[in-house]
Amino acid sequence: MADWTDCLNFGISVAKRAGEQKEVKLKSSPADLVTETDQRVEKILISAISTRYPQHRFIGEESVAAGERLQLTDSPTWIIDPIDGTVNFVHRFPFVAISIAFAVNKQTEFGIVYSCVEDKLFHAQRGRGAFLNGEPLHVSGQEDISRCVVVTEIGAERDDLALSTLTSNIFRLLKLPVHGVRALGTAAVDMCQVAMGGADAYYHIGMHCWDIAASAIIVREAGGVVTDTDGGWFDVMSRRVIAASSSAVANRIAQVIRPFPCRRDDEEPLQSGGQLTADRKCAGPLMKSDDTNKTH
Ligand SMILES: O=P(O)(O)O[C@H]1[C@H](O)[C@@H](O)[C@H](O)[C@@H](O)[C@@H]1O
Ligand SMILES: [Mg+2]
Ligand SMILES: [Mg+2]
Repeated sequence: MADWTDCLNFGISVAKRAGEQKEVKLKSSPADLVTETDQRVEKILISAISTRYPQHRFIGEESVAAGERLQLTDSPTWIIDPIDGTVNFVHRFPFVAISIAFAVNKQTEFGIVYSCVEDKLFHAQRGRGAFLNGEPLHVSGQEDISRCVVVTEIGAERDDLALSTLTSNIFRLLKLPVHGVRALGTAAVDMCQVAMGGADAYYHIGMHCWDIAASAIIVREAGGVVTDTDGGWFDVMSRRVIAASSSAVANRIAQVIRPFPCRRDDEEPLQSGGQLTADRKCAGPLMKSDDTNKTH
């Protein structure tokens, strides 16, 4: 088995360096400001990593937003979210992370999530455990859904189907009941909460590979379970994820939540007026036929 520890250590050092980027250029609107910062951090990361590993490939949120093709091949690939929690960043809500995963042959070898404001560095390497600031991490191991804190995200979708599915899924979980439902505004940190036992599960439909790839391996290496939202095999490109403290909790959440249509990350972007757009919104094929059988 190849040893990617050198890449992991380099990834950790660039994530910490990029997280020190404090200077914020004032622009005309919060959206401009944050876009500039996101792009700057992604450039810092990709330029440092590609100088050291010129053969490696990248999937970066901002590069994809700028029109770059999103394609996960067998080549060593860094999957980067330069700022996970952009809305938090704008509003100074204190959960903002840099998320970096590294995949070879489409398998994640390691993940790094640097929660910058908290100064918490989560990392995990396949088969070698998960760590927070160097200390081993473990999920809670909780198996009883009625004793769980469950994390999800509100996400960016605002169409009626997405919103009604999202709210009814929260309703269903609260009625089970669970102890609580939380949303921190960054999927990467949400999932790291599961890895460290602060929460017992996370689920969402609609996040992108750069939001969840790093934290998925961190949860698994902390002893947790990562599945599709139907309880099946997790595919990092599918935008559907449950991360849980145990199979029992993952399966229970899969039974309860209803899915809604979501374009895969590796699907060709929509055509708009004859031009490719970077639009990867949740819209498209109808729900699966068994959706109506989900528990209320
Ligand atoms: O901040 P970004 O990287 O755009 O990712 C966030 C996503 O856009 C939001 O919709 C979610 O609610 C956050 O949890 C993501 O992490
Ligand atoms: Mg993100
Ligand atoms: Mg981002």
